[in-house]
Amino acid sequence: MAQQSLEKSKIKFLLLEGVHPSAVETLRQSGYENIELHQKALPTEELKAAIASAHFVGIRSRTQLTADVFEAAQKLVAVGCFCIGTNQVDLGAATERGIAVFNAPFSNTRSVAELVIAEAILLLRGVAQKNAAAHRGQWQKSAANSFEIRGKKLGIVGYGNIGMQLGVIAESMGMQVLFYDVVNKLPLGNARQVPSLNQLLSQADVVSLHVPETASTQNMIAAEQLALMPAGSILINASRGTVVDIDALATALREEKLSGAAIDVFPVEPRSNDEEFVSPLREFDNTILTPHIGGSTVEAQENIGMEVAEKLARYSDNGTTTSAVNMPEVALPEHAGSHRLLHIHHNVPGVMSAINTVFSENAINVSAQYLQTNEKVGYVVIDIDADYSDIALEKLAAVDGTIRTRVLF
Ligand SMILES: NC(=O)C1=CN([C@@H]2O[C@H](COP(=O)(O)OP(=O)(O)OC[C@H]3O[C@@H](n4cnc5c(N)ncnc54)[C@H](O)[C@@H]3O)[C@@H](O)[C@H]2O)C=CC1
Ligand SMILES: O=C(O)CCC(=O)C(=O)O
Repeated sequence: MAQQSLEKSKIKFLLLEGVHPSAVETLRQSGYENIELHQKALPTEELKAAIASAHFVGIRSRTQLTADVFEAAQKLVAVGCFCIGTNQVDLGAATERGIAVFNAPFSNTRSVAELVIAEAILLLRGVAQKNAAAHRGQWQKSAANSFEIRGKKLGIVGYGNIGMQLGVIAESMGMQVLFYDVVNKLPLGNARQVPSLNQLLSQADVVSLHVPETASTQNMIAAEQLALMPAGSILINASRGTVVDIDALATALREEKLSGAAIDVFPVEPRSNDEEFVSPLREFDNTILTPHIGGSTVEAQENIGMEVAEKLARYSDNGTTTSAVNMPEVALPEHAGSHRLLHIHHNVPGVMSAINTVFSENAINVSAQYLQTNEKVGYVVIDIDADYSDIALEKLAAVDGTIRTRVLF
């Protein structure tokens, strides 16, 4: 596909799921006014209709961007995930179409870590069930099964940005921190990496999950893993709903194997605040259930809005892909005075040679060229004289292995 440069007023941004107004403000400051805003995720057919004319789409965790949706999005250049997780996007399908996907890798990290600490304190004190009882008129003043977090063992599964931040806060409150990760990580403070998930589960008083949604994390906490946890321990999941087998967790709570749980993410989540939340966990007073709000603070949402909108605007303005999750990363200078060709291709032998032949055979002077590749895709950016950009765009689109070409001026 070859795309001509468009005036900013013709470039359409479709922003869904109530992304923070800071995103709109940032886009406007960059000169983009054609912004369609929706407060909710759209049902599939409405999404397809709205995305058909969009060049950029902004989503949070609810909108599923499948291959089928991308098929309806013929003008789409990039996706902005106004969150950390990108599992809601079919990244393979996006890459095959040369659609860049951006996210905000740490703007809500602190918000998640703070929520988890709060939940660990509340659950160790039995506040969830005492609160529920008080709402029913019952007075449960007792110190039985009510503990400080000081001195307790926190087991963190997934020691990435959130896991590490959580570990630091937990230690400052006197907890002992253990973590399990598939990658060897530098432990912060006195945290200690353990070699297996089973070892972590069998030692921790509180287990908190901070892994991404992948094939390897699917139901990573099921009946077998819950059985390893010490009697009276606590499970917290603010990662993704697919990581915990919810029925197995319900059984462990019913059998009083665990003394409580805090769950922010669910295998199936309501599409909007108008839909009923259905879960087998609703019956348990000792379980804190939150509507996927780990990253939902004013601070996080404002920062995410600015960060992701800025990435989309920069990609639109000059082709910079810094921190794209599915494209080679190229940080580009401005290109005043020249036209800029962007070429996304399959990373196979011969493509660069064919691209360079386009310029040598047509006697087109190249003023700058930038190239980055990953294992699947190559991204080459070429600045040339304005007079030649039409012919170069046409020839580049015909190079074998081309996924997409675009010209910016
Ligand atoms: N509840 C909410 O609102 C939010 C949820 N999240 C979720 O939290 C997840 C984690 O976020 P970050 O810490 O920023 O991600 P990150 O990418 O910095 O860290 C993830 C860690 O998990 C590890 N990991 C991956 N697969 C694993 C496995 N099978 N076993 C053990 N460790 C494994 C990785 O090596 C990495 O260290 C996100 O992917 C997202 O799904 C993020 C923000 C808000
Ligand atoms: O706030 C949201 O919409 C989603 C937060 C989240 O799960 C993430 O950042 O991965």
